[in-house]
Amino acid sequence: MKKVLTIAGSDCSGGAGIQADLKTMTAHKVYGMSVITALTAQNTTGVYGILEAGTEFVANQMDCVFTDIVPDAVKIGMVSSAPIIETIAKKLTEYQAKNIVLDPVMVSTSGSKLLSDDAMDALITKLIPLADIITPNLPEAECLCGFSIHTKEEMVRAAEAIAKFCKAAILIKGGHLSDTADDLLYTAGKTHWFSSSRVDNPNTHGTGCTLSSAIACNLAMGYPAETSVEHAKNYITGALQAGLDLGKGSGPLDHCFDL
Ligand SMILES: Nc1ncnc2c1ncn2[C@@H]1O[C@H](COP(=O)(O)OP(=O)(O)O)[C@@H](O)[C@H]1O
Ligand SMILES: Cc1ncc(COP(=O)(O)OP(=O)(O)O)c(N)n1
Repeated sequence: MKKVLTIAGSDCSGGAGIQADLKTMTAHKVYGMSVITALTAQNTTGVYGILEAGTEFVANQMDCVFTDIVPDAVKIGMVSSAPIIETIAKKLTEYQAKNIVLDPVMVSTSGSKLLSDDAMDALITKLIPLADIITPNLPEAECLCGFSIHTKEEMVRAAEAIAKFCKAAILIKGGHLSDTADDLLYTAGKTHWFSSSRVDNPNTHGTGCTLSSAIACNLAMGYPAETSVEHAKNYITGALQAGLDLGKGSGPLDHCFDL
């Protein structure tokens, strides 16, 4: 069985973060493991509290995983602060982790900050260089490239700008576009679109977490980056189309729609 590790924050309501990642891994029939960077108190209506893990405890969790059940791929989500980022980067380098998918989580869709202001520099200089694929949504891509993005042409320009300091493949997610849900994969100067019409479902809590985990699962199974993104896009579309409707706000996906 392939093994996949998520390094991310916990979402007690089960729709995003560690919980979404582990459900996605189970749905892909891989063995899921977790290193928790922070506990969040959140639900479908918003984020109401964040309790960061200490850096020593993050390092302790990483040692426990990598010295025992070595992951075939790693997904990184909410990393919270510069010291946690530095700890994760040090351990990933020490253990020569492979197939790293970095979802540069900055702000939840409900508007809460999940990355401290002073952590952006550490994210760019310490974590991005270790990643094989990064998966920013439109607001995150805007932070990385420094200009606003409204169209598919601007998504391409943003990928070109980010590629100047990022060697990894860049997947700019189009979930925040108004009429389509087209994602752009930019690798070594080549563009590849993964297009779908928008699923008419307001319950999109955790779509980014789920997509990046699904990509990590596919990389662990040995698929190349482009095929991994294609499979993950099909999975997220299916999980949205299943039409689960839970909670009072933007609810979670049906991660196990295909089981
Ligand atoms: N309404 C929708 N219909 C179809 N696909 C969607 C929809 N909303 C998001 N997606 C897809 O979900 C994935 C996550 O995208 P996005 O929502 O932009 O990320 P994030 O959760 O990080 O903001 C992308 O593949 C995107 O195209
Ligand atoms: C613990 C935790 N991590 C990440 C997120 C953000 O999830 P994401 O899938 O990027 O998008 P939204 O759920 O905010 O639409 C989170 N909320 N919590």
